[in-house]
Amino acid sequence: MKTAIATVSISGTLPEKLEAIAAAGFDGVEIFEQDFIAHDGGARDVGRMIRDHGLEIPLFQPFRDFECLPEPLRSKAFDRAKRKFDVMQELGTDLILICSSVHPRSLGGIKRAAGDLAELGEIAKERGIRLGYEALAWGRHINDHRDAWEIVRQADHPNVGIILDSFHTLGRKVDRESIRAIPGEKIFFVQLADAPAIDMDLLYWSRHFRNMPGEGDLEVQRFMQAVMAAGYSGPISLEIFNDQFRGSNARATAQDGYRSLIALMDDVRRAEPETKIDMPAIPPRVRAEDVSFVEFAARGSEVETLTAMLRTLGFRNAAKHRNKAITLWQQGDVRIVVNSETEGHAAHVWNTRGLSVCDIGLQVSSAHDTVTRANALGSPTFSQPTGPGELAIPAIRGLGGSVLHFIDGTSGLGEVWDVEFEALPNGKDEGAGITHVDHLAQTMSYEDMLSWTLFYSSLFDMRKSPMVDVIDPDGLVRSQVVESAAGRLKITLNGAETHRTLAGRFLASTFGASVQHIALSTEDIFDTVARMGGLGFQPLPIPGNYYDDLAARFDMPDGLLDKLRAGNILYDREGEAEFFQVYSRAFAGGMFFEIIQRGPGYKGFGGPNAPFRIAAQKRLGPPKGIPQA
Ligand SMILES: O=C(O)c1ccc(O)c(O)c1
Ligand SMILES: [Mg+2]
Repeated sequence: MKTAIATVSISGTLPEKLEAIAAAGFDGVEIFEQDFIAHDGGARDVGRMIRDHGLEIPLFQPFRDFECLPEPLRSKAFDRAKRKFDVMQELGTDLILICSSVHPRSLGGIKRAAGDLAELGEIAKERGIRLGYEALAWGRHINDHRDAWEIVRQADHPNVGIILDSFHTLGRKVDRESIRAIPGEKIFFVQLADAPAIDMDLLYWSRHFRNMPGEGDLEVQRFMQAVMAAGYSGPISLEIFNDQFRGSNARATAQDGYRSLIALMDDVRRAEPETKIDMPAIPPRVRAEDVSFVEFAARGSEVETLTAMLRTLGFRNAAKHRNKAITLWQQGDVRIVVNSETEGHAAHVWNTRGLSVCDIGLQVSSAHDTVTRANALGSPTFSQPTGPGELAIPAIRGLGGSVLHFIDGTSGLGEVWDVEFEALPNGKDEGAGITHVDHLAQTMSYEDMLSWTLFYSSLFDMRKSPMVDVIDPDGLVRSQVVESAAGRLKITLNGAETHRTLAGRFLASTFGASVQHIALSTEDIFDTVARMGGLGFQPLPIPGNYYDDLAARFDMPDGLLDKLRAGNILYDREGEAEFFQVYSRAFAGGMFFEIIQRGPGYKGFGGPNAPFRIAAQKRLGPPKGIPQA
């Protein structure tokens, strides 16, 4: 299977685009004509530059407004095509995309279009060039791949075929199953794009909002199943017009594209096993079961700040590393690792971000399969030297330099706490009743949200929730949940658009740290809050107005409101399912903890409370005790 991506999908100059596309692992690149024209260098040089990157050019595009013109426009269109054939020959590519005409003078008619394509096909044939005809969803006469196929069928020329583009078919809700009836060898090329479900003008939607397969809401997988079932064996290419991608990091966009394409084709192969897809076998999406540990990088007085906070939450210092400056803090199934090493990954993170989460350990069904799948999707293995008696725990580089470790129940990796750590006598005290990690909240720049969602949902068996808006007094934060289908791993992704929001301030003061808060579960929040109070825990103060409003919104049992108010506990309800949450005050660059009690059946995250929580956090001002960046 050959993979490709259109130059239009990536930001930068042509050389920058090619660099990023080659580095991400693609086999080829569709040359979008504008990118070629804007480049200062001839077609021969561009062709050479592309091949020097190890890339092929499976397609040159687009050629517009060709078919069904009256004379003298018709002859002019043929002349224009011949000039483009010259360029293609110098570039070293044999396939041109002709998109259906939007020309106001185009006469239309299947027969006329077929005649024009057959005639141009004959000219192209002499020069070893092939024509691929694509129905634009907004074409003047042709806007449906079934009509485009009828034209190609009637043109009946070996050098004329159809080009399918998932956006035009799915965006217009054309029956994708009709693709199965097209002979595979007449499909000359396939372009893929997803898009979020937004009701808007097709052209505007296509030119600004396309995204990578799996990032949007179109049924790209079903489309591709039909294409493969038709017997298609050519390149699979991404053609993503997206305003955000045009302005973001070229390498990151190309990597997302590659990840989405491999994950998609793996899904297609599983869903349609009788189709032939020539790509190496990879393990299926891995079951992510739980958070195994969260590791902080901390030094000097920060260690005291962090561990003092952990103590007030009921954690005990359960163990220390046998060879390294690393301690383990535990309560229930929650493990917090505090790493003060001056070398290695934690030290590197501390140098750039200060006190922050440097590593997440996930409990998965198979650590080996997770790394294998991640590698196939373009995430490299992470390793650092292990000392005597230390286990090499499988790990990968996530996004933005992050590191994820994987622990499973079968490979002996779960023993790491006994093997590498020495238990400390100080502790089997009772703690505060915290049982496990409910969720991790990652903060990121809004433009990185699609990348992170794709990262989790392509590697793990996780589903994404719709994106919701969270109101900060100084701006909007977008929030989306990725959640394991089986198991209890939940991650909330929060995208900040301005540095004035609480999330944005955290990003700025930590130079892009990721985990901003850790939500911990208890089965009895009132008991937990009482016990934490005894340990010196200071909750985030919630104003009286909030509780007055609760009384108006919900029918509350006697006495509950007073207990909530006394504990600074926030409340929510979905149907009959109740939800309670209490927040710590912020520490370091704006990190905090949250304690949650989920009543049976409550699926949310206390979203309605978020604006009041954020306002309360901002009222307290920046955290004390840690120097601010
Ligand atoms: O938006 C366009 O004009 C355009 C051009 C070429 C394509 O392949 C396409 O899908 C859209
Ligand atoms: Mg297209």
